[in-house]
Amino acid sequence: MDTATSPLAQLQDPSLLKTQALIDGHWVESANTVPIHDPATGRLLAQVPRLGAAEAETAIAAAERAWPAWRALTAKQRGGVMRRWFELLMQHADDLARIMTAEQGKPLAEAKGEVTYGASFVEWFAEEAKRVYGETIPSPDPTKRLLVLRQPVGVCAAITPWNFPLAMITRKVAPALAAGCPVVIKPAEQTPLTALAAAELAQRAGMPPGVLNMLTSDAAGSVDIGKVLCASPVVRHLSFTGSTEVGRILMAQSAPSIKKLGLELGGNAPFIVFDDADVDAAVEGAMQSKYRNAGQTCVCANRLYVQDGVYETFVQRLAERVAGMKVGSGFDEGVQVGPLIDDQALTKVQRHVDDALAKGARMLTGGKVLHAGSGGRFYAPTVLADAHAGMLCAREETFGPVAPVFRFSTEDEAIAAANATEFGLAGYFYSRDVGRIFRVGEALEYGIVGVNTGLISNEVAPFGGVKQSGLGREGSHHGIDEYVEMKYLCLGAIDR
Ligand SMILES: NC(=O)c1ccc[n+]([C@@H]2O[C@H](COP(=O)([O-])OP(=O)(O)OC[C@H]3O[C@@H](n4cnc5c(N)ncnc54)[C@H](O)[C@@H]3O)[C@@H](O)[C@H]2O)c1
Ligand SMILES: O=C[C@H](O)CS(=O)(=O)O
Repeated sequence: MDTATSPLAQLQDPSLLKTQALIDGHWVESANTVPIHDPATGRLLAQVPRLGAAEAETAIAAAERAWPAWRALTAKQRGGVMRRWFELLMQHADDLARIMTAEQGKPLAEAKGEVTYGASFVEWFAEEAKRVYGETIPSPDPTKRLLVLRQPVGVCAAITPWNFPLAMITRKVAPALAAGCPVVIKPAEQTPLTALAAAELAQRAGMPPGVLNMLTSDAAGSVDIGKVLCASPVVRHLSFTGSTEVGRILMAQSAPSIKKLGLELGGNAPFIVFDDADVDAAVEGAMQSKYRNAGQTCVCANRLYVQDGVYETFVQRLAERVAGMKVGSGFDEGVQVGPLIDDQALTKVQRHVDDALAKGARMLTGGKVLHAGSGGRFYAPTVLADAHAGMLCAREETFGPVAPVFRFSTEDEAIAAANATEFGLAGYFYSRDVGRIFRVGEALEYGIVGVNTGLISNEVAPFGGVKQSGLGREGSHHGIDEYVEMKYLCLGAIDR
């Protein structure tokens, strides 16, 4: 690594650049390592341990040993450790954002926003820890008293994606810790540095050894680690965020051990603009939803449906705004769209654009690789008009800065098109007709629906999908339910 020019050479606290894994409170090296590259330049940033099945077993055993003491703490005591972790995440937000932009590529301002978003789950569940209430139930038998206890489920595992290197971890780990569960985390092979820095801050906050474990590896090692996490009867809950394809694999691997699952999977979000919409607001919302993180979010608008009466106005205004977006390194002033994560992502985006054009789409702006030779994977923000259902971009999650715009005539046609997918994570629509807002909001088959907004994510609302976009909800007061078990206590012989 060329330390002089590395973006990580400017950390305020260089000790946050951790290049070891964390098991049982110890930082762990390994003979084999995984190179971490900057997607904007292709340059090597750091190396992290390539761990596998053996280390996964060690981490599970450490978590199991740590569980009794962690669950024995009061909710307030656990919440206190989490509150200190939240405060340290916010105190070191600039360094965490710099590490995130270096390894994931998103613009620094977006990375800073993700740190705040990710830390908000720690803050939220530090408080929710104190609200895991039980129940007393009026007994039909006067000699009995009926109670319901809610207790921590046990050792939890988390496997997370590269596109939100901090928030996808804290959205799982915070409720687990709050409920009294120790965790074993396997971050994405592309973006472990942000995760390891967060783990270091958890250590500084007083997280006891074995309560939070972080395993790093490459793609093949992740498969081996996943098999151990899925198969272990000690792991009572597995939470995964990533592609639906991998979600299916983990679900099948977990079946023999009958463990609770949290799955936050792929999406294919429709973004519908009706004739009665505020078109400028809809353009702004499309910009926010489509091009955030260079289009690499699970809730990005993937298919834009615009009603006949405003179609040309919308596509022209959107294309004009998109053409003015600045593309480049996330560290460069004013950059709005950073690099895609890897060459495979770039190839998929170009394939979707080429397929759409070959099938009759009209290119309004973009549609090409930028800064070729820079070592980065930059793609021009793109708007395609005249898209139709026969195109790949209608069926697959593009996961890049490409907006295909479909035309529709009636409300029923828009709803049918929007729901014609196996996915059901997020959907959006713009209308100022209150009756339509209720009709369409209720008819869309998605876990999350944004109405007159393109930004829907926060720590207080339940986040999750239906159909093949996943199982369960993260965030909100529902988020902790995943990590507790209900126990029915039947007390007899009260009359003796
Ligand atoms: N629903 C959500 O909240 C959400 C959030 C972010 C990303 N995603 C989805 O994730 C996808 C992009 O992220 P990605 O490319 O990192 O997804 P991915 O599924 O390829 O990888 C996600 C994680 O799973 C691990 N993994 C991959 N194969 C595995 C296996 N066989 N066993 C164990 N672990 C395995 C990876 O190492 C990584 O840590 C998109 O489909 C996106 O929609 C969904
Ligand atoms: O990519 C998936 C994330 O969940 C997106 S968000 O930041 O939560 O909106």
